[in-house]
Amino acid sequence: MTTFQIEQTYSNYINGEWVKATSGETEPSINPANRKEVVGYVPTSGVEDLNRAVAAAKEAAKDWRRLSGAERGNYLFQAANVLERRADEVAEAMTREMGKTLPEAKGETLRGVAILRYYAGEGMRKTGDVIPSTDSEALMFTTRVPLGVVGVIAPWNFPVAIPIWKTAPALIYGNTVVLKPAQETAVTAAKVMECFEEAGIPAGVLNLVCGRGSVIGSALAEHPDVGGITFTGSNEVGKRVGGAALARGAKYQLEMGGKNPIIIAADADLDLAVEATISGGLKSTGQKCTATSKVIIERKVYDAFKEKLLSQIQEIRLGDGMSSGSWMGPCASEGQLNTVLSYIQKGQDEGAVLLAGGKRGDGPGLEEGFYVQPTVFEGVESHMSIAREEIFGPVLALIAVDSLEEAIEAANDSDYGLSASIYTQNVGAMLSFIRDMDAGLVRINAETAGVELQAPFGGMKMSSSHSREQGQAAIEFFTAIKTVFVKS
Ligand SMILES: NC(=O)c1ccc[n+]([C@@H]2O[C@H](COP(=O)([O-])OP(=O)(O)OC[C@H]3O[C@@H](n4cnc5c(N)ncnc54)[C@H](O)[C@@H]3O)[C@@H](O)[C@H]2O)c1
Ligand SMILES: O=CCCC(=O)C(=O)O
Repeated sequence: MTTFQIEQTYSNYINGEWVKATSGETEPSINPANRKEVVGYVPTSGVEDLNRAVAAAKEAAKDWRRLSGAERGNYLFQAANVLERRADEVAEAMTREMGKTLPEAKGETLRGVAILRYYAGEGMRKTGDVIPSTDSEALMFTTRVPLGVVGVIAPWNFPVAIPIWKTAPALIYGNTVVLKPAQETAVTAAKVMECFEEAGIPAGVLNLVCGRGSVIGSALAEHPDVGGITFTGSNEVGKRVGGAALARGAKYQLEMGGKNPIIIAADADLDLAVEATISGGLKSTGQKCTATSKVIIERKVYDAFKEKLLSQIQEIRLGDGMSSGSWMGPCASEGQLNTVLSYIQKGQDEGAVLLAGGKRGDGPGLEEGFYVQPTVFEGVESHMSIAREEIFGPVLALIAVDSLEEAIEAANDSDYGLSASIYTQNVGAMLSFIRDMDAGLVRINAETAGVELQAPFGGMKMSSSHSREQGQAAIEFFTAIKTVFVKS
């Protein structure tokens, strides 16, 4: 039985205390499945609130960095235990705030628990190497030092996993953190912060400031006392964040958009390929950076694949993510719904052929939500907007090709390079795909979505600033290497 209460008012978490925005202003976080429901009221903070959080983090950094990795890790283990205990409540907040189904939200929350435990363990692992000096009487080794205060700017689509996969490594490697969540999922962020508070994280080590990205996010990116900025979000915003950090010589990490292809080879298991296309492209209402959007099919199996795909898509049930009968929830906001509908219109205007969906979701129980039908186009040309631009919604573009070489060429015909899949039984085709596909995550006989916390994750081309998150790759961003030479 969940204890989640709607319409509560939430605060910022600064220096170990829950405090309202200086202005006292709040704004409602709306349930995308029912626009009449206010999930909670969240602070609309100002720069003065952000500055207070950075000052608290800077002060706390002095002692936090002096703890051992194991000591810092104990706080993360505790936070994981609290989050696990409160997983149902946090998952419900997520579903109500951004619409993904409750099972997906619960899975993501438990993924956050696993990430916390992974990085808690990192506190006991080596962080440097002994390197032989040419001076036989000297000792030379490397060590790593934290960046100081790290700014975390997170999107709304994975409101638990992404803030945690940034915050946990930042903390374990000795940094303190100011988290700026997406305003659309600020209630969920506050619930996660409550778990850290209950775990006893020292005051100032981890801070939460809620507000508009153009105010709080930009101030965080520009703040002279913030040593590193880790951003996940759109390319438009990422460029601004990276530019602001670069201008003041701060370290920055940007993970951004995707336009992810799946290739269906002539020898693919079509039932599995259809399942992966639907799951990868439409789960979370297509609102994953790794979501499938281009479906590239060898012509020999095009008609058979298309028939299976359309038949399965007809079975998809739209509905409130809190309802066990719903397979696909609403778009996360009215703005997101309008963006998706505008791309669907653009696809038709540019000559693509609409095979399924294409309209706002309607019917009993959908009236007050931001629903869109799962949508499939065919006859999609590489110059079309729906083939080139990130839609971030449940829209699939079918493209027919005559060979594997043509398929990989079509898959690479993109400014993005985040995730890509191929369905084939042919080892040679697999190896060619692994070698020639320009994407940070390439998956064989698996959907394009599905990031594992222990492996490096990040994009190529315009999808990333080319560092990697997660796994042991995270240490490269959240620390600086010092080479030490010692002579008696
Ligand atoms: N590559 C990845 O790992 C990954 C993961 C999830 C989402 N994404 C991308 O994120 C996008 C969807 O998320 P979104 O709509 O929250 O993105 P967004 O860029 O609109 O917002 C991301 C974050 O930036 C903040 N922000 C907004 N304007 C800002 C500014 N001027 N300065 C600083 N911060 C600002 C927002 O408040 C939010 O917290 C999609 O493009 C998706 O592909 C990428
Ligand atoms: O939205 C980007 C993150 C994708 C992800 O975590 C997944 O595919 O599992």
